[in-house]
Amino acid sequence: MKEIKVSAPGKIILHGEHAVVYGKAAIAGSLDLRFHLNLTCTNDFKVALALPDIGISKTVELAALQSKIKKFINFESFRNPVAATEDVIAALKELLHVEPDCTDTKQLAVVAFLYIYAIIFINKSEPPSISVEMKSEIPVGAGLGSSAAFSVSLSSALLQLAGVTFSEKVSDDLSTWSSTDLDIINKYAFLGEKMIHGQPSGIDNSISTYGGALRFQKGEMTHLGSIPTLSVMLVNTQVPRSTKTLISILRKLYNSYTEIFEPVLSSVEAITEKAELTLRRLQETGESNHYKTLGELMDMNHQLLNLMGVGHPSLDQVIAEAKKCGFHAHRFERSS
Ligand SMILES: Nc1ncnc2c1ncn2[C@@H]1O[C@H](COP(=O)(O)OP(=O)(O)OP(=O)(O)O)[C@@H](O)[C@H]1O
Ligand SMILES: C[C@@](O)(CCO)CC(=O)[O-]
Ligand SMILES: [Mg+2]
Repeated sequence: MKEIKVSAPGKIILHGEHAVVYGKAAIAGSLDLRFHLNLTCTNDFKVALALPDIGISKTVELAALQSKIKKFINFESFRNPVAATEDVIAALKELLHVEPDCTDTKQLAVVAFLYIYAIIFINKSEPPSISVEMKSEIPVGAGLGSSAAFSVSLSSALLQLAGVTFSEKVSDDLSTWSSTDLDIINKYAFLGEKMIHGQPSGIDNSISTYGGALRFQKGEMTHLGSIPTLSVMLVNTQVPRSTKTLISILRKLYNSYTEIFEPVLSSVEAITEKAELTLRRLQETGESNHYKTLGELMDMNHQLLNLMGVGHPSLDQVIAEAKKCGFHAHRFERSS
């Protein structure tokens, strides 16, 4: 029985979170916390998905999937996957017995999975029967890119099954992809993120696809090659939230007070630029005064995120405690 195993990393955004949705620059790096996917080919004419971390398990008949959504699927080419329309999302929700106005991102994970399956396979004469299990080391809804790692894992596994992309063996238990194939995987993963976040910038799926540390702005990314190795302490407040909700909170504020929030977002970008420059200087000179600047930038970034409506008292508490020990921080973890 054919099996495919893939994994994808989570991410941490150092600066520019949320502002990046408005076209501002952000810098981020991948984490060694990963999302794991195990796909098995079956012969039962079904697509089965198990997501034990979020308590979801769904099986759909291939015939039902085809009859429900085939007419809505626009296919141009494998290289240019088309985003889901309202019609196809509605049809998938109906198939899954999910309310039409459901915004529960756990349910939307299944919608995203079936949509990506459908755009890859639905026009084939014999779409494959598969059973997929996905488990993650990345906490859900903690700001560490779990949704992106989910979308990257499922896109890479399904594209590999379809023979659209090919992984290359690096060692006995490790494979990788060419940059052309990574570009394709990233495009499909972005469509998955759209289902889960609503209006993502694309930074999370890009970091999870390409790894390393990136500067990202308006879909363009540059690898931050030579920056110093920094130890970052992640604190999980255990207060989960949905990024989709936070994005919409800021969107409402931005629409009501655009003249106030434009300069706020520009200030966030100025922090990102200054941090990038400081990291480079630190790498070149090793001078310790740059750590002080990085700390101050973290503090300012945190205050701006609070102003943007995406903070949480639990984060302020963590930051206050960290400060007592000389640490500076901003909200990698947030709550709705
Ligand atoms: N382990 C998992 N199993 C199944 N689905 C998951 C898992 N982790 C994340 N997801 C999907 O991602 C959603 C959470 O995504 P959300 O964007 O709100 O948080 P995040 O990606 O962890 O944080 P951020 O986007 O701020 O980095 C879940 O509701 C689910 O749809
Ligand atoms: C909050 C946000 O900036 C990052 C989510 O991890 C949203 C996005 O860029 O899509
Ligand atoms: Mg997410």
